[in-house]
Amino acid sequence: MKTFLQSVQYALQGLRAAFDGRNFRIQLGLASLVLAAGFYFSITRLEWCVLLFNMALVLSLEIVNSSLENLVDLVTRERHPLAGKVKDLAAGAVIVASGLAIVMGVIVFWPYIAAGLR
Ligand SMILES: Nc1ncnc2c1ncn2[C@@H]1O[C@H](COP(=O)(O)OP(=O)(O)OP(=O)(O)O)[C@@H](O)[C@H]1O
Repeated sequence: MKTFLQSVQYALQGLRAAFDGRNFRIQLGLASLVLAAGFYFSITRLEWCVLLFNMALVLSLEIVNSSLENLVDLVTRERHPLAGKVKDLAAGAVIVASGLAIVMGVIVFWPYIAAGLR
C-alpha cells in the first residue's frame, strides 16, 4: 500500500522536475530578490504573509502550467487548436497570478521606497 511518505516523495520528485523549467527558475530568481528586499526593508509579519502567499501562488501555478504542457505533449504532438488553447489557458493563469504579485509587491514596498526617497 502506498504510504503518505511515498506520496510526499513523488511530490518532491515533481518539484525537482519543475526546476528543469526555465520559467520556473526565472520566477524563483525573482522571488529570491523579493525575499532579499523584504529582509532589507524589515517588512511586517502581515507583509511577509502577503508576499509569501503570492510567491507560492505564482510558483504553484507555474508547476501546474508545466504539468499541463507535458500532458498536452503526451496526448498529441500534432498541432490542434484545443491543444494550443489548453496551454494558453494554463499560461494565462500564471500571468494573472504574476500580475497580482507585482501589484501586491508595489503596495508592500512602495511606502518603504518612498520613505527612503524623502
Ligand atoms: N500541439 C499544439 N497545437 C497547437 N498549438 C500549440 C501546440 N503546442 C503548443 N502550441 C502553441 O504554442 C505555444 C507555446 O507552446 P510550448 O509548448 O512551446 O509552450 P511554452 O509556453 O513555450 O513552454 P515553455 O514553458 O517550455 O517555454 C502554446 O502556448 C500554444 O499557443
